[in-house]
Amino acid sequence: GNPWGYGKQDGPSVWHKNYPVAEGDRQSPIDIVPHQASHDPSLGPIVLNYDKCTSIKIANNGHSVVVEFEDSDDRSVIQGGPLGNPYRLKQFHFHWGGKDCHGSEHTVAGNSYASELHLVHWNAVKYKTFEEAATAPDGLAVLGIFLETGDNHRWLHTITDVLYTVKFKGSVTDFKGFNPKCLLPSSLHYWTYLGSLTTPPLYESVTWIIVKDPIIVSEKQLGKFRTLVFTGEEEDQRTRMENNFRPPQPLKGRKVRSSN
Ligand SMILES: C[C@H](CNC(=O)c1ccc(S(N)(=O)=O)cc1)Cn1ccc2ccccc21
Ligand SMILES: [Zn+2]
Repeated sequence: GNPWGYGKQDGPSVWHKNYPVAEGDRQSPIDIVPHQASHDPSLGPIVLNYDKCTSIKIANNGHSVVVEFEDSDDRSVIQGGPLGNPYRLKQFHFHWGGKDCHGSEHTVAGNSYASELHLVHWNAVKYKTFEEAATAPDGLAVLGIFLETGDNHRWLHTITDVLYTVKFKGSVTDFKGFNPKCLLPSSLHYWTYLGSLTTPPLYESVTWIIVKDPIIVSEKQLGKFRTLVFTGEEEDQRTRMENNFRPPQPLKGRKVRSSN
């Protein structure tokens, strides 16, 4: 069976039983309160070098839909901002809500967005593998982008058009040549803080960089994410994949910094 999920029996409120770090001092997501964030003029801009980026495949891992990248060299990296060196793009995935309720993980002054995109990078300068970096306090950097409903997003269809091929947990499809730069808002002003993976094993290894401006996607495009299911093709009950988000966690004295 599932070691963890988002249901009543296996959801975020019971994760601490198998993953005690769930009650740790640098857990994610958090509620970001803009006026309490400290503006740090030393925080430079985020720089994304995704031009030679190479997506390989898209998969349903039973928790989200994930686009994986070739990460055997530094062809797609994020640097600058709070980061001491370049971090290599490994994958991106989404978290979203049900039909009318919101589904972002981070919230802003208590408000949540319809969905949140996570671009996951790892510190290949200091660590040999993603798995090793995932357990180190400076191992990962995740760029978070909020999704708000409104007009159609002109590039998101590249992903939503293939979601039917990864409906079930464990399904994988070739997905080459997608550059996620097309999913970013024009301004990359951000908040940053030290946190964790938002799903088990909840390792406290993430430098979070949350972009302030959301991208706009249509309700129709978002609805296609909800045609995915948490369950495998062989399982009898089909549980629609939605509300796959962890609620905000205690700040525990952490500082949130803001770029200009
Ligand atoms: C961490 C890794 C599985 N999890 C993730 O890669 C991951 C990435 C990003 C997020 S988020 N939503 O915060 O952006 C969450 C999870 C596998 N893995 C590697 C070693 C390892 C050991 C035990 C269990 C799983 C293990
Ligand atoms: Zn995530």
